[in-house]
Formats: sequence, structure tokens, C-alpha cells
Amino acid sequence: MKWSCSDVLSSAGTPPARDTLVVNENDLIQAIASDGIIRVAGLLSLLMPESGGVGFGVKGLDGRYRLANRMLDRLLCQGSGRVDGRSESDLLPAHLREQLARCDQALVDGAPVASTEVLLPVDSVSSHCLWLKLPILGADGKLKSIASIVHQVSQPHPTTAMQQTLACLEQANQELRRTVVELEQVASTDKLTGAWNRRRLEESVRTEMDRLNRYEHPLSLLIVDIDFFKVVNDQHGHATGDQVLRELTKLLHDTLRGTDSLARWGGEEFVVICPNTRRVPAGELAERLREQVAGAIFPVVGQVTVSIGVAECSLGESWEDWFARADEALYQAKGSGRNQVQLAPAATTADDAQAPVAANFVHLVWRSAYDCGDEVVDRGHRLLFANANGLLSAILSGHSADGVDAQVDSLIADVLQHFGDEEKVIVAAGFPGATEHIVLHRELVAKAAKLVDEYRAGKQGLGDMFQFLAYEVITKHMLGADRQFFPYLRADRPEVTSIQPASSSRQPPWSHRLP
Ligand SMILES: Nc1nc2c(ncn2[C@@H]2O[C@H](COP(=O)(O)OP(=O)(O)OP(=O)(O)O)[C@@H](O)[C@H]2O)c(=O)[nH]1
Repeated sequence: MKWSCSDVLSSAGTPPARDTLVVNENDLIQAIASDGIIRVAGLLSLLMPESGGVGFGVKGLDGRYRLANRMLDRLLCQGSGRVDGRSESDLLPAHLREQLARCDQALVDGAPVASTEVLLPVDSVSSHCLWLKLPILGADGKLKSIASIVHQVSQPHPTTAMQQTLACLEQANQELRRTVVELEQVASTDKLTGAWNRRRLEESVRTEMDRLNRYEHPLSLLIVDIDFFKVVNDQHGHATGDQVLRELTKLLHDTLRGTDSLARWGGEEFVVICPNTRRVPAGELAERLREQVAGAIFPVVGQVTVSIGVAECSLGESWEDWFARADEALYQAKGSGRNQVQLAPAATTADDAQAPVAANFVHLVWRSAYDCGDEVVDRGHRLLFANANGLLSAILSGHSADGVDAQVDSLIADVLQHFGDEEKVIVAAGFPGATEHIVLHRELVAKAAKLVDEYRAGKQGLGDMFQFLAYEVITKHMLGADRQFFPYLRADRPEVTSIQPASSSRQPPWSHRLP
């Protein structure tokens, strides 16, 4: 059988571009098998397997296929018949024939390869296929036949198509997730130092506080503030100040545990949240941080120190109150000379929290060590503690001026009563310093009366008056001067009922205001 190149080209209606080549079939088969004439050496064996998913065929110059694998049969005959012996004009619609004829023409014109993309129905579903054409040349270098490699570029099976779509979606989703994480990162971190920002820290704090309230996992807070940072800026410039902030962040970060959270709270202030950490270990951690900072050499500025306030969160405490306690401790650290750690007192218990007084402020707590052993004196002392707390409660809870006034009157009445009782007791006990003690009482009472009058005249602040009553008159006097007579108060002391009440022997300066 003889083929001519004009047959190949006839499907596209294009005239032959060069001399017609004539070969017989056996020569062609031999030519295909010969490495010498097939440029795509080794490709045939690779593409021929049926399972390869690649259609392969060779057509002669008359346009008829002489070789075709099963996949090409499937692609071009849709399951009915074989490609062998048939031409592309027999097998394909006109628009495809034209596309393929243009490829043939390119090879006839000497192109080493030609390709086009076609839509072929595979298993009743249109499938994008890449159709690659390669020239098969004779020993003389002339075109003898054309090899076709047809490869599906989109999978026609609906499930596979869906899988591809899902894979694309998954990839898009991953990219989206990465973007969200990046955006989140930008929104959560402080630009200068890379530490968490305030917003991110507060989010984390809420979660940790939930864990505390639900599982009672302890939780502590450190506020770290650079000492005299203004001086750093003033002496070395803002850029150096920024560098110090970055270096400090790194130093703090390297010293903290992975579970601790570090945030730049603002300016030169940082906050560390330490989950599962009680007050004392948190203080130890703070001390380690302080030491690390004080021992480091910062570029340009040399030594930098920090002051740190520490507070452990108590059950049911609000973030604001907890933070305020740590801040108060920081304030003390600054006030006591800086470059140091201060721990806020342990917060109140739930019982205390129910009490009207802001207990972690100046709540006066009675301790058994304050007892002198005399029932009358001890009862008076306890009563004065309770009264001072009552006054503080009235002040802090925003009672009206009348409410506060009533508390002041009540407190002073009890002070007078107590001083009188105590004077009787110490005189009866033979305390040698009784006279001086009574004078001390009168001085305190006179000063308190003056302060109260000034407060009522608007010349004295409420805080100063409270300070004097609670600390000078009650706490300090009781824990200082009163302790001198403790050794004289014995169970075998003389009876006190016969002693004239001290209060009746003197006029309290503000008695006109007392009930
Ligand atoms: N370089 C730099 N300085 C800042 C930044 N934020 C706040 N500051 C400076 O930090 C300084 C804080 O000064 P102060 O509040 O007086 O505190 P301090 O000088 O550290 O004094 P103490 O805290 O009392 O020890 C100010 O000079 C601010 O300008 C910042 O992002 N970069």
C-alpha cells in the first residue's frame, strides 16, 4: 500500500508544500521502530501502554492511521470501532479537522512539532485535550508519517472534576487562611517591637481568666516599666529609644516561658500574663526579668533598669481591678527607688469581696497579735477597726456627705468611749505611763476634732481626715503607744468598775456634734 503526503493534507484542503513522499507500510513500521528515524526516541514505549491515559497513533501520508493505541480509539471513536485505517476526516467534526490540518501543514513545512488544544467527547463528557503532532522522517530526512499524541488536560469524570475543584478550593482556602493569619498577626502585634499589642493581650486575658474562674488555675500579671525612659530619649534621641524598646522586648521574651504572653501596653510599659503562676513565683520571675535587664548592656545607652509590679488574679476579680492592683504595686516600686519588683498584696477572699469595703485598698484586718488580753480594751480596739472600715466603705461607695458625716460621728464617739474605757483600765492596772497616755489621747482627740471641723468647713480633704482617723488615731496608736501597757494588763488586775469614766471627766471638743 502506498500513501502520499497529499492525502494527509487533503483533509484541510491545503495543497502539498513539498514533494510527495512514497513509502510502503512495512517500511513505515520499520521506520517507527528505528531509533534512527524517530526523533522522539523512547517516547513510543512510554506512551503506548493503555493505562497511560495518553492516546498515541501514527498516520501515513495518506491521512489514514496505521497505528493507534486503545486510548486513541477511546478519544476518537467514543467506544465504537477503532482508529486504525481511518482518517481524522472520518473521525472528527469539521472544525477539529481544520485545526489538525493546520498542525499537519506546520510539520510538512518543517516544524519539529505542532500542537493544538481540542475538545473531545470522552465517556460522553467534553474533555480538553492537548493534541501533539510529531513528524516521522525517513533516513533521507524527509517526512514519512505523522505521530499523534493526545493527552487529556482536564479529567472528564464528574467525581474527578469535583475533586479537582475541591483541591482548588482547598488551595485557595489555605492561601486565604495564610492571609488571615498574616493579617491577624499584623493586627495583633506592636509594629515597633513585634510583641503583642494591647488588643491581643486583652483577648488572651479573657480566656485565661475564664480558666481561672472555671478550673481555679492561678494567673498572675506583671507590669514592666522602663525607668527614666524619658532621659534615654532626651539624651540619645527617639531612634535610640526605639532601639532600646526592641532590645528590651527581645530580652524579656527570651527570659519568659512559651506559655507566658508579653505585650507592649504602650510607651515604655509592657505587660506579661503568666498562666498557672501564683503570686510568689510570679514575683520570682519578675525579679529574674529585672536582673536580666539590669545586667544587660544596651547599644548606645548602656544600662537600663525596669520597675515591675506583680499581682495574682483572684477568683471573680475583674480585669480592671486586677490590673489596678499590679499598677499600684508598680507605682510603689517606682516610689521606692525604681529598679525593683513589688508584689501587690494577695487579693481578698470571696467573703471579703462581699464586704462593702474595698478590701485590697486599706481594709484594716484585725489580728490576734493585737489582743492585749483585756476584754474591754480588746473589744474597743476591734470596734474601732470595724468603724474605720465602715467609714472607708462610706467614702469609697460614694455615700452622700451626710452618710460620711454620720460615719465620722459614729467613729469619733467610739474613739471617745474606747479611750475612756482604756484609761480606766490602765490606771487600774497601775501602768506607770498612764498619765502620759491619757495626755496622748487628748492630743489625738483634739487634732481629730480640728481636722473634722476643717473638713466640714471645706478646708480639709476627706482623704486626709480619714488617714488621720484610721491610721494616727486607731492603727498607729494602738500598735505603738498602747503596746506599752500590755504587760500591765493581767487577769489579777484590780477591778475597774470603781474608776470614774474618763469621758465624763473631759469635754470632747466636738461633743456638740455627737449623738
Ligand atoms: N523612643 C520612644 N519613646 C517612647 C515611645 N513611647 C513613649 N516613649 C517615651 O517614653 C517616655 C516616658 O516618660 P515618663 O512617662 O516620664 O517615664 P520615665 O521617664 O520612664 O520615668 P519613670 O517611669 O517614672 O521611671 C516619654 O519620653 C515618651 O516620649 C516610643 O514608642 N519610642
